[in-house]
Amino acid sequence: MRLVQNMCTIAEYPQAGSASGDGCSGGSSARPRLIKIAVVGASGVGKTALVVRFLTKRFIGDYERNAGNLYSRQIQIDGEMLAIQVQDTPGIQIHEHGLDCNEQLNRCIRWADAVVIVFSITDYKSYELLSQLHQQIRQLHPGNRVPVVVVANKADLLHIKEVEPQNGLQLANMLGCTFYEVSVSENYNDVFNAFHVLCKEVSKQQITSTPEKRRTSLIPRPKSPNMQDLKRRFKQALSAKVRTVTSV
Ligand SMILES: Nc1nc2c(ncn2[C@@H]2O[C@H](COP(=O)(O)OP(=O)(O)OP(=O)(O)O)[C@@H](O)[C@H]2O)c(=O)[nH]1
Repeated sequence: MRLVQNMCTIAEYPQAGSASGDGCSGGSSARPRLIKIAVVGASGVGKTALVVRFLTKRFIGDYERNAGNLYSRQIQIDGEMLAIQVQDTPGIQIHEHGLDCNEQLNRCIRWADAVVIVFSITDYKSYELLSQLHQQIRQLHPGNRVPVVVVANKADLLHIKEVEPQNGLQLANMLGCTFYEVSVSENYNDVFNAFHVLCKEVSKQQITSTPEKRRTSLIPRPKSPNMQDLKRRFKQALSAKVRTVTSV
């Protein structure tokens, strides 16, 4: 794991393909493709724990309230090394009038290629935020279906659950999102799978929308010249010239 920058400097982080190095390109001269993921959700649902678990495999119980850190890691997916950036975002405050999405959060969502929405099964209010957050993501990415994964965290705390995992699954399905129920504290594999699936989806989207692919799909291939037609036109041109010469 490497802490890259805090949120206000996202734009300064070198993009894949840029000349300057970030020191984590795994020894290969070609820069790996970059995938940017934002992790959003209510306060205390385990966003930081989730991100740190994914990046380090470790569960660390206590964090300061998060101001929004950007982390990076490289992972191999289908044989290709990818540079993953994960933006941990400050917990969303829930107000009576609804969602309070500040500009910082909106900037993170706009920046991202994919989003993880986290809620806790021990906190009904965090579950209620799901639809609003999903709507916000769609609004900030008009015309572009950024992949979204819904993560129901704290599955180890079933005795104090306020949300049935089944409800989370149903809602995620309705919104067209992949759903994972995880316990960040107890299970690394589920956490890894959630990020892995998301990275795969983004990767697929990026590959199918590379400039080369777009160009080849937009510009029709030139037809090979029709030799018969060329000969005919050449003959026509010649005979016209002969006619002109003989008439002089
Ligand atoms: N039992 C249990 N506790 C968890 C789990 N994941 C996180 N926690 C705890 O939940 C608390 C909040 O975790 P954070 O990762 O700080 O939550 P956050 O969403 O980043 O919170 P904000 O920074 O306020 O937005 C911490 O005490 C974690 O130890 C889990 O899977 N099970």
